Amino acid sequence: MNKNRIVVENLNLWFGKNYILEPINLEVNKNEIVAIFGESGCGKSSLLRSIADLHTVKEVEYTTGGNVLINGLSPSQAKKEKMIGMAFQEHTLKEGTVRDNILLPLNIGRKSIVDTEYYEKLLSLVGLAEYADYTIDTLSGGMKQRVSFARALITKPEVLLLDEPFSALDLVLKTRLMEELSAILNKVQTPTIIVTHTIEEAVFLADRIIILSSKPAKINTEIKVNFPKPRLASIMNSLDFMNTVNTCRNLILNNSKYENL
Ligand SMILES: Nc1ncnc2c1ncn2[C@@H]1O[C@H](COP(=O)(O)OP(=O)(O)OP(=O)(O)O)[C@@H](O)[C@H]1O
Repeated sequence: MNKNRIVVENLNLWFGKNYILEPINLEVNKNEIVAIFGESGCGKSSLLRSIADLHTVKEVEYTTGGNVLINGLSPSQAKKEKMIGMAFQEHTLKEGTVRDNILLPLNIGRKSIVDTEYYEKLLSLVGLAEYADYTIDTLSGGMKQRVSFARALITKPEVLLLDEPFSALDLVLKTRLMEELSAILNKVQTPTIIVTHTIEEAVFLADRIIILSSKPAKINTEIKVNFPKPRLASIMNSLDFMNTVNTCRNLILNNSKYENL
């Protein structure tokens, strides 16, 4: 019953006395892509990190309440089972080659058989077919981001969490990857949460766009996006697409804590 589903129930979070997340309730089902929008510092990455069980004891003492279930499992169990694919903005790549980094999630645990064909497909999808043997320190920021992206998909995860996955990419590559991501996700039907600051990215990829309030974050508004999937870049020229982008922009600005926008 809980297969391919992210369930967030009354999740709240403090870092010390800093109240970050008001109780958040969210469900992302099979084949659903949810984009999260909100002002800088409102708590988007913290929400994603809570879902991915990425808060560590090294951080300021944190307190969390509520519940997160990934296919019916707690985030730490789901992480152990390699159910979660993640690409976060800070890359967190290790020393070594592009290949080492992409294959890293496969090195331990049950999903240890490398599907060479899938690996090579991913590598060329992210435009790094020629760079498998390059070491990470020789790559540009955008190339590192693409390595993170391929690494997130290598385990064929059951849920996908992406934190600004396209922010360092040029327009052509970003458009190509967005189209490819839309096609891949439509095929594998992995429930996905994407944090982004770019409205066009959210409207292009998402079935629902959630706008968070400023900190402490709570869900302010939700917008449904009904374009058929998989989506092609040409939809960005349509009047419907532009109208949806404008609706989102106005909602975001109206929800902003800043005056005179
Ligand atoms: N490890 C941490 N320890 C203490 N406070 C933290 C930690 N991580 C984030 N915070 C605080 O939590 C709040 C939310 O940060 P978060 O990174 O989740 O925001 P965000 O919405 O993702 O921002 P941006 O859009 O700028 O990336 C900020 O006030 C930040 O200072």
